[in-house]
Amino acid sequence: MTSTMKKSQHPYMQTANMVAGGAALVLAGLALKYPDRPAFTESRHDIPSGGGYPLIGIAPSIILNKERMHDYFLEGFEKLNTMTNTAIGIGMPRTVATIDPRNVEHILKTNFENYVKGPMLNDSSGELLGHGIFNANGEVWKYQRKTASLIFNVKNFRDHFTEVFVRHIHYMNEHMFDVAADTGKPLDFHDLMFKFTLDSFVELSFGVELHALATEGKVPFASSFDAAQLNAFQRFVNPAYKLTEALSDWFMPWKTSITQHLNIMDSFAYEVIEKRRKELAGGAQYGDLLSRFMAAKNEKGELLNDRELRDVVLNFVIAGRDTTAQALSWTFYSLATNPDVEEKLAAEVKEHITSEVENDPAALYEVIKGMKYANAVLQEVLRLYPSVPENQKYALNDDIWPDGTVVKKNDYIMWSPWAMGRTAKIWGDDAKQFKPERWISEKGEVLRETPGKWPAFHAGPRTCLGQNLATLEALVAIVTLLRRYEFSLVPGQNITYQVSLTLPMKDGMNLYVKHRK
Ligand code: HEM
Repeated sequence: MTSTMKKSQHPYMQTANMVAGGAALVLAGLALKYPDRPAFTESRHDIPSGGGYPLIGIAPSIILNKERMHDYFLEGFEKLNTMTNTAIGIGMPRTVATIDPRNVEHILKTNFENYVKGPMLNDSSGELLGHGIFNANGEVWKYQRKTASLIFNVKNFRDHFTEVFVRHIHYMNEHMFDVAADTGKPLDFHDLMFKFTLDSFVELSFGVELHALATEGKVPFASSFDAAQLNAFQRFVNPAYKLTEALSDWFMPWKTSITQHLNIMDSFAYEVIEKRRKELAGGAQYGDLLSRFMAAKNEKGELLNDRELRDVVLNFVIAGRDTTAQALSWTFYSLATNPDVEEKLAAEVKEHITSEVENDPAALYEVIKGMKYANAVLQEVLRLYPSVPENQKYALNDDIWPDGTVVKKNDYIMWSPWAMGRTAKIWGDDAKQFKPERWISEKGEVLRETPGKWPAFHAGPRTCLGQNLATLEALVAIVTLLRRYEFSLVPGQNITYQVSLTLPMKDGMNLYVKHRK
């Protein structure tokens, strides 16, 4: 070979170099044109933005902050000193986010028709939620809302639900709390609350005795449920989820795949439905949630098939189990870290809850409604620890929000109950402090806030159907447990949230229990 031949490149290499050079030039050009956002996306300089990287937008920040997402959103508003901002990342849609109560009320109530559950929710959680109420829009949503609302009446609350809650609490007292108090061994309160709300909810909604409280460790159905929900949230922040999930299945075949988790949950739901069909065929009569849906007609005027009933069962378990269990866990965390509040609440409990009241569900139901400090404590917990910490909808048409922000058709819009509860702009300089007193008026009445300012239970036509049920369940648990026990945190724990669709504690919460004197 001559030296000239050695130096000159193979023709293919020359072409490859030219292509690479051209691509680099195009990329550099695109990066100049799109310095803070993905290529070919619109600039929205009319709305404050924390910026982003050329061609990838905010994707890296989202990935870096995915374990502390709620605080990351709060910091975004605080850094920009604004209540509305916007961001976009590669593989993620344009999102306009707000914590302005006027905007939130506008989205959820005033212009409700314009904001729907969008394709992104369906993509990330369609397998889990199916066409259930959380995922549905229009007529599919309407018939489910109407059917479910039939069970939330005063008679059910007073005569049935309260009794179910008290019975399960008494079971926990006898088998868990008394044992922990007598032996001095700590217990995982968070795990216990999930079992309490699960057992109570499946009993009062589907007539099933699951015995989660009597089961050592986690019930398989519940583990799969947690995994599927976590996965659904992770899909929100991981545009490449199809690839990463496939790789995980491929390289870690020993790990339970999301399909396996879904199968476990489906089996649970189908068993519940089959059991009920058999009971009904044998002449049994029920007036609970499941029987209402079995007698209902869907949006096409037909009775629901098993797949639709499966969606009902799973959506309602999410609604009825997690949110309330989390609210209870954060309540006992807040009490353990604010002894003065606990003392005040315990005094109110002592004044109102006698053994006679506790053992008479109708009386307990009435007494709890009048316990002002207990109600204020729960509202304060949900201000700082909203069970649905972030929420999102999809704009069907252009709109202008009360603060002047222009929202465009196909934009995703987001509001953050977590950030709203912690911003001084809404709650004043002590926003981050736990102070139930802020909910008590000068006349000693419990203050109610507009749902735009305190959207813990959503607002407008899609307001939480279970608000009264959840409030009752949480207060029954709080007052009956505080009446008997004193709780304290096992030292050395880092109690924090796990980023998910709701607000679970990342590593649970171990508490010591003492009999209250
Ligand atoms: C502390 C406890 C609870 C909190 C903080 C809470 C909060 C919420 C929130 C924020 C939403 C709106 C979610 C969305 O964007 O779709 C919602 C919806 C809903 N909640 Fe609750 N919830 C709680 C407990 C319950 C319970 C115990 C039930 C029992 C049935 C329930 C039933 C529902 C239903 C059916 C919806 C969907 C309403 C609709 O889309 O029309 N929730 N809840």
